[in-house]
Amino acid sequence: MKGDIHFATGNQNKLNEVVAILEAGQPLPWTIKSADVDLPELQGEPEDIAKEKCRLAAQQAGGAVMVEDTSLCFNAYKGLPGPYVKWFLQKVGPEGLYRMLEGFADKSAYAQCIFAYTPDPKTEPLLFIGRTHGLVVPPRGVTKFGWDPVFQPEGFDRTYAEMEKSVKNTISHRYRALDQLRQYLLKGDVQQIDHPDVSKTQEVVGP
Ligand SMILES: O=P(O)(O)OP(=O)(O)OP(=O)(O)OC[C@H]1O[C@@H](n2cnc3c(O)ncnc32)[C@H](O)[C@@H]1O
Ligand SMILES: [Mg+2]
Repeated sequence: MKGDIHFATGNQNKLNEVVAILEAGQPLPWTIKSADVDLPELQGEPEDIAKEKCRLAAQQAGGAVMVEDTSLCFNAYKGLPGPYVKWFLQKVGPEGLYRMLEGFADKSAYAQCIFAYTPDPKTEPLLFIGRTHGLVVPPRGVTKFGWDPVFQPEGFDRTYAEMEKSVKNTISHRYRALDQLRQYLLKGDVQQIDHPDVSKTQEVVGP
C-alpha cells in the first residue's frame, strides 16, 4: 500500500460518486480519504480554478490531495455558466437553468469535470478532464444532485436524475475524468510525502 490520498470536497454527492466509481473499477494501492477542508469558489478558466483549488487544498491537508471542479457548459452561451453553475443553480434551480435556454434553438451542453491531483503541496497539480455531451431539457427525475434533472446525456432518453447511479457512473463527466486519474495513479511513479494534517478526514476507499 502506498499511503493516503485526500479527496477534498464539501459536496457529499461528489464524494459518493467518487467512491462508487473507484470501488467499481481496478483497485488503487492508495487509501482515499475524504478531507472536509474549506475551499473557496474561485473564478477564471475551469483549468485554472481546478489547479488553484488543489494547491489550496494541499496547503491545508498536506500530503497527496485530489480535488475536482465541475462545470455545466451551454453551447449557446459559449460555455457559460460553466464553473459558475453552482450560483445559478442556487438562485434559479434546475427549472431556471432550462429556462435560460428558452430563447435558443441550440439546447446542447456538456458537463465537464476536472480532477486536479498533487502528490504534495509543492508540486504543480496535474489535471484530468472528462466531458459528457448532451442536452439541457425540462427537469425530469428526482432532484438529488444539483442539475442532474436537466441534463440528458447523448445517446440516452433519460436525464442523469432518471438513471440508475450505476449507469451515470459509467458515462458521466466525473467517471471520464476520474478514470484518467486512476490510470495515471496505477501507472505513474507517484512520489508520496505522507504527512496528512487534516482534522476531519475519513477513510472512504481502501486498497
Ligand atoms: O467543495 P466542492 O468540491 O467545490 O463542491 P461544490 O458543491 O462547491 O462543487 P463545484 O464547485 O464543483 O460546483 C459545481 C456545481 O455543480 C453541481 N454538480 C457537480 N457535479 C454534478 C453532477 O454530477 N450532477 C449534478 N450536479 C452536479 C454541484 O452541486 C455544484 O452546484
Ligand atoms: Mg466548489
